[in-house]
Order: sequence, then structure tokens, then C-alpha cells
Amino acid sequence: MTQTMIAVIGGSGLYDIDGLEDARWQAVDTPWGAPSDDILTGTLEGVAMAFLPRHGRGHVHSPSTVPYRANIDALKRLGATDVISVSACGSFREEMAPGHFLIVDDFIDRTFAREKSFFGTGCVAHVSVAHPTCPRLGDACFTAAEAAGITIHKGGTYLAMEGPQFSSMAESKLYRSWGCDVIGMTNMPEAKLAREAELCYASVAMITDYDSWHPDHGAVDINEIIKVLTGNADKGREMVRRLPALLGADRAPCPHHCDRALEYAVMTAPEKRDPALLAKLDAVAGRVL
Ligand SMILES: CSC[C@H]1O[C@H](OP(=O)(O)O)[C@H](O)[C@@H]1O
Ligand SMILES: Nc1ncnc2[nH]cnc12
Repeated sequence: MTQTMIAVIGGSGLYDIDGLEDARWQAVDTPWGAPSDDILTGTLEGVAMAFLPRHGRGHVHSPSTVPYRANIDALKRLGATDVISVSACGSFREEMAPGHFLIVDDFIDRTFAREKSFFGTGCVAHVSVAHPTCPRLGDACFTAAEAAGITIHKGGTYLAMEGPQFSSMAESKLYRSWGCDVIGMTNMPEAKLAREAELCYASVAMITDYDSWHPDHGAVDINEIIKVLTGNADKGREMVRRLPALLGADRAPCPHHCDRALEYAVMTAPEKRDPALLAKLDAVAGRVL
């Protein structure tokens, strides 16, 4: 039985969490560079916790320049077992209104200017992301959010766009016609990298706006988003506070195999592997290399 460490990656508007015992911000070095910021660690009801502000405190990193690989590596290196992404999102559904939350369970990745894998020349691996989120972890977030009085929806597809500009109206209508439920700029490649690092990953969308498709709401407006963000961030903290009691300090193997994703994924013959890349993969893939 391993020990649970719940890691929260806070998106726009969520730059810290409260109530941790023995709280301290720690710098973590990684072979992939520096993470977005120091990482807040501590315990909550006897469960180890880590919090990383995705854009850094003061919102320094843009969606395209968030150091996604360093962030996931740093969390893995600290001992994280479960990663919960909490993100501001636009909605493509009338019934998913600003202020509501959604447990995302699938993605369409339209990002194009980011490093998307820990693997490459000298150590090639192919993990499955057919089911990119962990249902066990998503269910815990759903239960925690409901208990916190948040209006929360279960199951939906997140369109990951490059940004930083918001979508045109034609794009917004196109993504809606594809069956997407929400849109954001950061959950890819984060979710793919978490899978490569054998971490359970859940994504909680905190809805801030209707993007630009809605005839009654017009174009997406950052001032309106910022107004909704503060309330959403407080709700996000309320949800996080309830997670340790639901997940517990002792962790059994993930029933969905997230923690064994690399079992048969590495293709490169042992004698052809690049020692320099293997050294960088110590935290992420040390279990199988
Ligand atoms: C503040 S609006 C656009 C910004 O908000 C979202 O950030 P995050 O996913 O980190 O919560 C969106 O992806 C954009 O980066
Ligand atoms: N409409 C939107 N598009 C992309 N990212 C967002 N984050 C919050 N609202 C968004």
C-alpha cells in the first residue's frame, strides 16, 4: 500500500489553498527546467497535499509557456499519486452556466506549440490516452464538490486550444458542433504528461463564461471572467478541503491502471536507449526503466 499525496494544480484565479498543516512553499528542481512556481506542501486531515499554481503566483506564465513537463515531473518527484487540475473554462452548453463546475472526462487537443511528451529519440514510449482521466479521482471530486454545495456536472469533453487569444465565433460554433462541452487552454498536454508519469489525473472545469457562441451573451469578455473567477476559486478551495476524507491516506493500486500506464509502453530496445534521456526520466519512468 502506498501513501496518498493529493496534488492540486490551480488554474486562473486559484493561486493557493488554505488549511494545510505544516504548510511550506518548496522549490523543486527537475531535469525539464523549473516548474511554474514553488510548490505548497503540507497535510490536510493526515493526508499529504501539494499545490502548484499553474500560471505561477501573480499569473506569470501564459498557456503556451506553462512548463508542463517540469510541473508534472516535480509533482511526481515530491511523491504525488493523484493530480487534480482545477481550471477556468468557457462553456458550450446552455445548462453549464458560469459558476457551475464540470468533471471533465475527455479532451480534444488542438494545441500545437507545446512539448507534449517526456519521451523522444533514444527512449520512445506510447501510452494510451483513450480514457485520459481517472474515474475514481473524478468521482471523488464530484462528491466533494456536491458536499460543498457547488452545482456540478459529471462527464464532458474539454477542447484544449492554444490561445492566448480566445476563439473566434466561428471556432466557438465549430467546437460546439463537435460535441465539446467546455473550452480552456491548459489541460493539454498536462493530462497526457500525467498519464506518461503514471499519475491519476482528474480535471475540474470551473465555468466562467459561455465562450462566444451564445446569442444572448455575445463575445467572451475577460472582465466578466474575472468577476466569476474569485467566487469559483473559493468554491474550488471548498472542494479541495473535502478530498482527503474521501481519498484516504493509504492508497491501493488504481483500479483503472493509471499508475501502471507505462507497463508495456516503452518501445526502444534496452541497448539502444539514450543514457542522457534515461537519466531525465528517473522520476517519471524510473519504475519501468
Ligand atoms: C482567465 S481566462 C483564460 C485562461 O484561463 C484558463 O486558465 P487555466 O486553465 O489555467 O485555469 C484558460 O485555460 C486560460 O489560460
Ligand atoms: N472562453 C474561454 N476560452 C478559453 N479559455 C477559457 N478560460 C476561461 N474561459 C475561456
